[in-house]
Amino acid sequence: MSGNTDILHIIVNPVAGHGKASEFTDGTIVPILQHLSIPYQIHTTSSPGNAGMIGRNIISKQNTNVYKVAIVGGDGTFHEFIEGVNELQGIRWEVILLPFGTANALFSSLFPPLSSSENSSRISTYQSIFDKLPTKLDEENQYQLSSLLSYLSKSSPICLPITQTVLSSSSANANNNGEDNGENILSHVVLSTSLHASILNDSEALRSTHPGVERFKIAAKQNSSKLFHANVSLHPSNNDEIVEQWDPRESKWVKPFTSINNDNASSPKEIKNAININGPFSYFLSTSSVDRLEPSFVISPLTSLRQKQEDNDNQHIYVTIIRPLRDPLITSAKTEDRKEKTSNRAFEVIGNAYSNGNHVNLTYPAYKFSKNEENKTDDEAEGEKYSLEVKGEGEPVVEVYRCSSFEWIPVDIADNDKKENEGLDIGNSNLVCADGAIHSIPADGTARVRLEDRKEGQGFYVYA
Ligand SMILES: Nc1ncnc2c1ncn2[C@@H]1O[C@H](COP(=O)(O)OP(=O)(O)OP(=O)(O)O)[C@@H](O)[C@H]1O
Repeated sequence: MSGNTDILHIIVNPVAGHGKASEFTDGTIVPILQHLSIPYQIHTTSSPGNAGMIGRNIISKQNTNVYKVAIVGGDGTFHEFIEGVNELQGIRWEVILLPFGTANALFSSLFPPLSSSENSSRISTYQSIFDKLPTKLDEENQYQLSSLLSYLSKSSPICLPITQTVLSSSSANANNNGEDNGENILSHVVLSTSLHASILNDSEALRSTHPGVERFKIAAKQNSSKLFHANVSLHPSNNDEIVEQWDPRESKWVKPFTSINNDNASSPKEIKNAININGPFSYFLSTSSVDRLEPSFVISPLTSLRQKQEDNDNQHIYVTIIRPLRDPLITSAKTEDRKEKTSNRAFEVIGNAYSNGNHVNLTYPAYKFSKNEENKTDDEAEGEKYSLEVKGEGEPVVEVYRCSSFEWIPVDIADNDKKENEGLDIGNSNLVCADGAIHSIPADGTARVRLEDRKEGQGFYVYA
């Protein structure tokens, strides 16, 4: 093997996002690198999955353990790159992100959009680099270059946790070495089930009839009143730790308080300090890297890779859950009204993610409702009675946990209390979304999700 170990490999996905990655690479990135005499090589992806192949080829041509790679594309391009090279041991990938996909969840989490004045003050850090460039960059270009600028200014890149998910049938739980058999999935952005996974699944089916973004709205409407039946167990990293829950009223991580269920029946292996959470769920999403899935949709506001770096914090999986049958508005609704109320509530709560992640601050009214309350008043009075508060005295609507691994076990509806489900449809709780791709848990199977173990200094690091 030979080659310049300092070479920057630029992986360009020409079809990601609005198809502008090649133009930006040639017109902006290349002149900067040439001006600063940084050696580079451009690799353009030719088909789905090709980014991983490019990664493997890079290794075969260079004699080093540290590789510098720029991804000009979206989360999907980086995901495919990770899938392609993740099994290769002993390598450190230092990655520059150039946000040329559609959602750019990881980039926008590392570089949340700022106001114009905030942006100017942040960019001023890099003024000396801009001064050296052949052409003047506009504000948007400067923002898109944030990760490259971090690299050029010799910052230390941040470790990116990778999540491993095994989808196994009950008969294939573990092989002789105690390892999971089954489909093995990697993700670096999101691992979800329930509403989020169903929206992605159904929107794909709608692509031919509704090519624009409206297909996501249609798919959301189709799934927002569904119940997803599963049992979940969340696990801490070791016996000395506990799973924690975010309490918005105290603004701190505390012992779990909305899921008091110590019967270990739903957890196949009895794990010390595991927390069991029984469904049904409407929303279930986990991430260990992003606070947002697109620039303004801050669905997991407590997740921060930058914070972890500063606090020397252990890596966690952050889990965001909505269980509609905890909601007095829904449990007290007449059967014929439940669908509409459940759907409206889901949009109301999840919609608050667009207000800088305010959904995690919503609380139920503190008044204790009885499930079969008969003295219904008119709609207006009822609306007021059940209206949500922000950091009020009641329990949080959205349950946010942090753990080290978890299991999602779909449950047959026949095993559940049918009365509670009355008026609501049953969703497909076997669907799993990993970084946007949909997978299915085999019948009677389980999804086991955990953070990948990594030797210090190896794996994926991103410039932030
Ligand atoms: N030359 C190519 N032709 C067709 N598809 C390609 C090619 N190169 C890569 N792809 C596919 O393009 C897909 C989309 O890329 P990517 O996910 O980066 O962009 P996006 O979906 O627009 O953004 P995001 O994931 O941030 O929402 C990738 O999943 C990959 O499979």
